[in-house]
Parts: sequence; structure tokens; C-alpha cells
Amino acid sequence: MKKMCCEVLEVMAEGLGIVEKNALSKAIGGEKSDSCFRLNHYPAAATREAAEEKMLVGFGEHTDPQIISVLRSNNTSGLQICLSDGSWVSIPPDPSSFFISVGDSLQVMTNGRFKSVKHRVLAESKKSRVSMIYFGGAALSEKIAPLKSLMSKDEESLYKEFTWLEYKNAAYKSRLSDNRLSLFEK
Ligand SMILES: O=C(O)CCC(=O)C(=O)O
Ligand SMILES: [Fe+2]
Repeated sequence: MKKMCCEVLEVMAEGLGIVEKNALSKAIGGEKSDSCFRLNHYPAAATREAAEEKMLVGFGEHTDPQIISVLRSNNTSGLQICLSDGSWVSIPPDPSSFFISVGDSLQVMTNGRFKSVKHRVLAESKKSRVSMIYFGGAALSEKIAPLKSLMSKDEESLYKEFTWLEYKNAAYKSRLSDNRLSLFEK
């Protein structure tokens, strides 16, 4: 999983025109990277009507605080992402693909060029959902800041300086749905 995260981040760095291939991936490639793996289980809604009528939330809306997340489920729907106009879009399950999302830390490292995606899970199916997610995070002491090699002349960081430990502590103290990055915006 870590290798896949690094490869995706290397492609993203290339797409941003950064010369140093591992400029983004080195934060999670090292031994001290604070990455973790999570399994979620969402029991099925009792009936399809219950799922449709009550819009049962299995995992409330949030952004992931780490750099990047890689997810796969047991081919069961439920995951939705929020578009910039506030509408929710269902992500079709795909047993042969990984779903990759940008976390808050990557938003900061790219000074807002990539945005962390707000998502949630609805228990909308009669089938129970199991998902597995690898969260690629930086070392606890690592400064999360825009990459110098990416910033144009006169461009300023949109964020205050903080370490991954500071952000993680703040994120876990806040409510899931809070815009947790706003605490660190300048
Ligand atoms: O279970 C899912 O599909 C998503 C869960 C999630 O967003 C998370 O664990 O951060
Ligand atoms: Fe998430």
C-alpha cells in the first residue's frame, strides 16, 4: 500500500511540474511515516426502504487529515464525495480498482492546488459494507508546508506552520465534520 501511495504521489508531483520525483512521496516513504490501516464495517440497513427513507449515515462527512488515502471495499456501494457546489455523488464500488483521495496534508503541501475531498458513507444497501483504507501520513515531527519547489515567485503559503503531530492532535480534538484546516489558514 505504501508503495502504491508513493507511486501515485510521484505521478502527482510530475503532473505539478516538480522536478524532484519524490518531493511529495518522501514524506510517507520513510520509516517514521505515521501511516495506518483501517477496516470499517457497516451493517446493512434493515430494509431497502429504511436505507432510502432515513438516509442512514454510516460514517459522517469529513476530510482525511493525512496526505493520501487508498480505499477498497467489498464491492458494496455507500461511499459518496461532496462536489464544490455542495452536492453529493455516489462512488460506484469497483472490486478491481482502488479509490484514492487527497488528504488535508496534501492540500497544504501543494498550497491548495489539490483539495482534500469531503466524503461520507451511507448505509444505503441491503448488503453490509466492509472497507479497508490505508492512510499515508508524514512522520509526527515533519513540518507540513507548501513545497518550495512548487511555489511561484511571490506566492505565499496559505497556511500557518505546523507539524503533522500538531495537526493530528487538532484534528482528533475537533468534530468530524469541522473544516479542520481552517484553524491553520492564514
Ligand atoms: O468506509 C469507507 O468507505 C470510508 C471511510 C472513511 O472515510 C474513513 O475511514 O476515513
Ligand atoms: Fe475518510
